[in-house]
Amino acid sequence: MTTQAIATGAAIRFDNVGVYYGENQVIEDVSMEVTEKEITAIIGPSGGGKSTLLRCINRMNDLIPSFRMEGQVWFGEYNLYAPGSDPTQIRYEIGMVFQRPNPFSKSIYENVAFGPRINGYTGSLDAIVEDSLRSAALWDEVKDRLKESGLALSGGQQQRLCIARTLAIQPSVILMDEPCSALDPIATLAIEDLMRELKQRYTIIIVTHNMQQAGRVSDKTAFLMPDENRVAHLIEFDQTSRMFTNPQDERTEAYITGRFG
Ligand SMILES: Nc1ncnc2c1ncn2[C@@H]1O[C@H](COP(=O)(O)OP(=O)(O)OP(=O)(O)O)[C@@H](O)[C@H]1O
Repeated sequence: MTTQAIATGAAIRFDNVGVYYGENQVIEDVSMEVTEKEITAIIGPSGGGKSTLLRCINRMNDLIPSFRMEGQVWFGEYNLYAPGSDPTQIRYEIGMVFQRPNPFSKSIYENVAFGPRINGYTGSLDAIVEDSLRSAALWDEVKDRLKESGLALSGGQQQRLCIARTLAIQPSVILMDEPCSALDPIATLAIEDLMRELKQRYTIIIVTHNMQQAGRVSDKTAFLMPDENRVAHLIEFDQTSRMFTNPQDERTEAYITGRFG
């Protein structure tokens, strides 16, 4: 796979995706299309397959031996599961931010420079570090302390550092798995502001337990729900404004009005 081949379109498309862990099917027949430069939220009850679906996109589930996927996931014109496609390369194109901020035990500068450095980036590291920190709305807070440990920052700052680290590898898609669940409300709002800013340049897919958050930041929402056999289905996928005001499925309505989950 060449970067060029996959750079032709950043939108993600799921075609009839099913997921198994060993004998257990956990997701059945998900088809949906994520639009470029929008924020797409994945919501649903606990155990409903949200993280699993997200991790299908950057092939993180491949690290789990019992994982098996049927169907296809497309990144633009590129089939992410085509024989010979390289998960490492995919993760440069499709970055990920995790639930708990997880900076390396290195300086703020080195946290951001790490990815470009190991990726053989030939431009100016200083410039990409500054640019990534600015894009993550952290530069002004850390520009005078770049040599300090990333672990010395507050939780919200650490999460923005992790976002800067992701931006430094120059992805076009950013996956966020509950990025605010370890943060206080003010740090959460700062990340949400940042997401709105970033969507001008990146396609963002966020898993969130927090429906208010999905309502505040996302353009479209996917609602996943497990059936009585604990197999998750895509119940509804729509513009967030429409889903939250006029859901088409009664299970969506029950969930967003807090009647279960
Ligand atoms: N590594 C794994 N091995 C086996 N089963 C797994 C594994 N990871 C997740 N599962 C199962 O897959 C199903 C979906 O889990 P997943 O974590 O994707 O749901 P989720 O909606 O993200 O949940 P939560 O909101 O609680 O984080 C669950 O039944 C879970 O037990």
